[in-house]
Amino acid sequence: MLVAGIDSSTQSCKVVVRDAETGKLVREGRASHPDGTEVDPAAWWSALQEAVVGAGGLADVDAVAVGAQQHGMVCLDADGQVVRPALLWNDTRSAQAAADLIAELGDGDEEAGRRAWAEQVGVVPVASFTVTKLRWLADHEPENAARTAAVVLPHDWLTWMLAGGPAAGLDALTTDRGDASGTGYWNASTGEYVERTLRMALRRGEDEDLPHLPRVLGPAESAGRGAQDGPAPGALLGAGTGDNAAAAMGVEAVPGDVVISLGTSGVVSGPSDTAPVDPSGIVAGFADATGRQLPLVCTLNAARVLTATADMLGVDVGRLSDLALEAPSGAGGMVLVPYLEGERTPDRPGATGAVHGLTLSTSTPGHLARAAVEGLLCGMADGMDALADQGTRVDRVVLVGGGARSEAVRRIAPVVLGHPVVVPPPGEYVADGAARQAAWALSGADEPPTWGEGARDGESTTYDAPADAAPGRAVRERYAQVRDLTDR
Ligand SMILES: Nc1ncnc2c1ncn2[C@@H]1O[C@H](COP(=O)(O)OP(=O)(O)O)[C@@H](O)[C@H]1O
Ligand SMILES: O=C(CO)[C@@H](O)[C@H](O)COP(=O)(O)O
Repeated sequence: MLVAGIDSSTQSCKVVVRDAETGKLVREGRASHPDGTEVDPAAWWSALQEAVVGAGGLADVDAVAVGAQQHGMVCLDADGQVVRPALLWNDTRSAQAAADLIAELGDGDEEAGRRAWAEQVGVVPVASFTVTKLRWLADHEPENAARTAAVVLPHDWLTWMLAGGPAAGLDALTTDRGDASGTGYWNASTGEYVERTLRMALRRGEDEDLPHLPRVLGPAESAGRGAQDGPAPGALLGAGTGDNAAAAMGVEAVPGDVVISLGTSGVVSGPSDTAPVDPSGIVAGFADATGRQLPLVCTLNAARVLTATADMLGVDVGRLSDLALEAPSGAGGMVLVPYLEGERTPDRPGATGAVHGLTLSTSTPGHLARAAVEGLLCGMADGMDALADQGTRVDRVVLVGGGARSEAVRRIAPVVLGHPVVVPPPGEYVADGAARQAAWALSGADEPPTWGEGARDGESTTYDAPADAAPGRAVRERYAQVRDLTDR
């Protein structure tokens, strides 16, 4: 039997078809997404269909699941039509809405508000979360807010489109624990929607209607069958999930593994049996796709820090990597603070990037390349510390995402992170995780299938932490000296 996994991520859509039992890759396809932080979901749907064609179609596939970028606000009207383009996780226009929602839940006391959000929904609002985008909609586009009959996330919408979309009706909309936990109106500890925060976001009184929310499926539950005239005719639809929960599923992470994903976003997450409550908002209390918790730290700036630096230097990312590895550890005191798109962790939506420590001797392409890689990794190391402070065990780091293809990132990561780093062979781990989830739904078993290293095209490489931790500590200390000198 065959299963397919789909990763509808920020920059592209990837499809893998795998053997349900062994996990062996059979075929794959991909297509690009448009740039921008506001995207018409129709573009995801057409990219999905193009990627499916590239993967040789899904007519012979028994089950499919979709992993996708988290938090994006997809509003549907009563007929199931999209009300306006989706606001993505990296759209910062709702930063003020986030601050307002914190103050309102705390009755004007910011600290009390932060604690209340962390306790009630596991996250403290930042512009990324769906709840803040809904507040922005209510304030800036009240007609669109009034027309919104259902609110869903990218993976929910794509799963529903596979099931027939508007023809299936709004009641057929589903989501899963992983993605629901990133909305700001669902609690990963209780497994329940929190009407109060949704009502607050939309400024609706107790007697006013709220939009329909998708049914939250359990990890191995099915969302139905693919529509006969759609790209996955008759296939069992797995619950699907957010891309980070899917990545954890794809690398078969267990407690003790911390997954660092360097895609458009930089993410540090680790499966755990306890849900964090972090009023600072640094660690988000998300759920995973297996029934556990997935405490997570996410930045807005990751792989694009490398591509932007390569562009500045007029080289490709391969040459950037060589340059970084030729330069000295610590880049002679040069630090690149990577807040190129504003930042979410720390919460500085208006920040810009900065280069500190520019001297005659550091004014070389190599120093800048090294500073870019180290700055990116220092942000991840800060995230890992925050995760550990919230009780997540860190035995080893598993590095995935497009940025993990950089040799410089792979070799410098254990120095800065102070832990051994396992890099699985290059692959599409979000799509793989979705495929594994589809195989689980198909099997009806209590646990997901174990595919293991044998299913991968190549072996993992372990990059050991250096015996001498001092150089890594020095890089982080220097970064900490200048990290807060940026605008906000
Ligand atoms: N060898 C490489 N070195 C550095 N960055 C890379 C490399 N290969 C791909 N990337 C970058 O990785 C990003 C895509 O990674 P991916 O994990 O697919 O992102 P997303 O899931 O956000 O769409 C792109 O910004 C791309 O430029
Ligand atoms: O907002 C988050 C997680 O909270 C991001 O991780 C998005 O889920 C987008 O992921 P990528 O496209 O960068 O993989």
